[in-house]
Amino acid sequence: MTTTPASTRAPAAAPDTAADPAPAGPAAAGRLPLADRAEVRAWTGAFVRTEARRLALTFGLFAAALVAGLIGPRLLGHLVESIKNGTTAGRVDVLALTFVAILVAHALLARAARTQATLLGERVLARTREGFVRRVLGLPLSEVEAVGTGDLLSRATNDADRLNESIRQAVPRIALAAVTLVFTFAAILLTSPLLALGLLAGVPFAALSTWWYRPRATRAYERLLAQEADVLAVTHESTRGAATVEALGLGPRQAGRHGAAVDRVVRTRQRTTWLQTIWFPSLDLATMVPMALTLLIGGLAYQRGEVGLAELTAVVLYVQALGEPLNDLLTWTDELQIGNAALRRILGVERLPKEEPRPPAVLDGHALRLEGVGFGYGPGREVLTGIDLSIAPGEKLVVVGASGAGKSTLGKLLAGVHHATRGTVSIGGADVARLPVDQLRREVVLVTQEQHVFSGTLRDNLTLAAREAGADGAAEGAAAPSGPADARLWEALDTVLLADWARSLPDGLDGEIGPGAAPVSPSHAQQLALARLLLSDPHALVLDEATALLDSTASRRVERSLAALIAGRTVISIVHRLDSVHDADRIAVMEAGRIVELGSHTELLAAGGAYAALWRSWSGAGTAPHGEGASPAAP
Ligand SMILES: Nc1ncnc2c1ncn2[C@@H]1O[C@H](COP(=O)(O)OP(=O)(O)OP(=O)(O)O)[C@@H](O)[C@H]1O
Repeated sequence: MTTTPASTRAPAAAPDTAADPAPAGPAAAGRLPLADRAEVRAWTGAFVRTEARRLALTFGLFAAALVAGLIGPRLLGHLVESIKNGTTAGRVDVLALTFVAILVAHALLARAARTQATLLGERVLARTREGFVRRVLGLPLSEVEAVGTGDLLSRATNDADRLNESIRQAVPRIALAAVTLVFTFAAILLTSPLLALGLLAGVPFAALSTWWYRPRATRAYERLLAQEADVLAVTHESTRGAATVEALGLGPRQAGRHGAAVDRVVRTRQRTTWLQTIWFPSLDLATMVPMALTLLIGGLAYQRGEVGLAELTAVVLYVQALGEPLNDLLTWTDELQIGNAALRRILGVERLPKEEPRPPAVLDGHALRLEGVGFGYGPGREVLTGIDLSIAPGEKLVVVGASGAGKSTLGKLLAGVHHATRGTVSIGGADVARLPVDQLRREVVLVTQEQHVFSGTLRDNLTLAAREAGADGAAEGAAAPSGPADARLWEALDTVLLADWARSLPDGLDGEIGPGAAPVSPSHAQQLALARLLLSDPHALVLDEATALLDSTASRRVERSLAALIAGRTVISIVHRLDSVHDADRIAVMEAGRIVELGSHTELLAAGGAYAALWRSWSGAGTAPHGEGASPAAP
């Protein structure tokens, strides 16, 4: 009797065990937490309080529609009995017209109720989505890095859609079905208490099978959503890192991981379908048997003269009318379970630590300083140990070392992306961990190989960071299409050698770029990022192999753009190629999480240590000791 909603339909399947092992997909290691039942209840309570008036209106309309719907059978019963007992054509006309009027009223009220329910659902969904995105944007960057984007993306898209479906469809349908059932049962009770008794026979069966089904289905749906997040994570990882996947020949490996993740989803789908193949038929039995019983009792009672034809007709129609709401109630309750699992995932981000508002600090200059710094990505293993380093304003420092030595981690600590687990990293005497993000970004910015082009105009892409950093000239530029601010934007584009490209866009600064609009090559994306930096004007830059993924022509173009950007700023360059390191003021050599040598090119060569060996190997071979890529050490 049940029609399963699209999202729960799946091929019939053999039973799977409830103890399906936790998915070992890419997101499994750093998965976001789930909200518990109390948090879901609190969210629901807040929703009911905030939307009390709309909820009351919606349920009021549903109730009015139902009452109108229930009057119909009563009228029809009267009509049948009147005709049987003999009545005037005039009375039949009046009854028939009233019947039609009631049907129309019922249809209009039901439509209004559904519209209200949909509006309510959309409002809640919009608020939940906004809250989610705001919360995620407010997460410390290290948290986002730790969990990976797959799980986050899946919660913001897949799970939000599931919740949307639940609120928009399941909640009103369940409410409508529940109210219909209560009213219909009350109508049967009022019409004939004897006939109503038969219906109660189904309650124990329904309660028992639901008691068996619910916890199993809840677990399975939670597992399903987490496994779907794993599929998304592998897909996202493969598309974002397409260049690396291709360069390292990781295609078959990624395809294998994707296949394994999809297999886990299919297995869990089979499990949920198997659970449904037990629950639905047992509920069918629990509803059909009492209905048949009621009709049997009705027939016998009519024969014995205990109920009249009007009551019997009305009860037959009422019992028939129970079928659809019962069907809806069961089917959409199952859908609601998925919505509940999705809500637990969406609300789970609330459990992550919040970025507390920090008051701006008064800085004493712009020197960067690391004192006794240690850092580990997880407990038990430090990847940086005992780092003491002072970088004077305007200094050009190059960081070199073998792969895995900790260079990028050091860069992230300097830029305040991660915070030291031991010791302190400070700028102008203020701990970077305590600086508000906008102040921190005016001091130091990390530039990596990956640069994002936002969907929007070239102007938006340029002024974003400037606005965030409070650079008023650029912010004005965002509002006004021309004027001095535009001159600043063009100047920045010119400095990073992008002005010709920008002029080639049909609408110049107002041209749409990014996905779906004018394509932006990786080197242009990198130059655009540099222009953004020029406009936001930080005191220090940490360049982590900013040109490593570009081909040699693009790399040279970006390096020329970089040269203009780094003039007059403190620059920490993390490099693999040593071709321009000798221009740096100092070079830091890292090994196994420590700075083992620090000094100028000449000093370190004279010392004859690790750097001298690296340099000999570099200048002898004329190629990078490992990997490709370069970042200029000095202008
Ligand atoms: N997000 C992370 N989670 C856990 N460990 C990490 C993470 N990032 C880096 N590591 C580990 O920290 C250590 C230092 O890595 P880091 O990337 O800082 O080295 P690196 O010198 O920059 O290497 P490369 O030159 O290859 O980029 C390595 O052992 C690495 O595996």
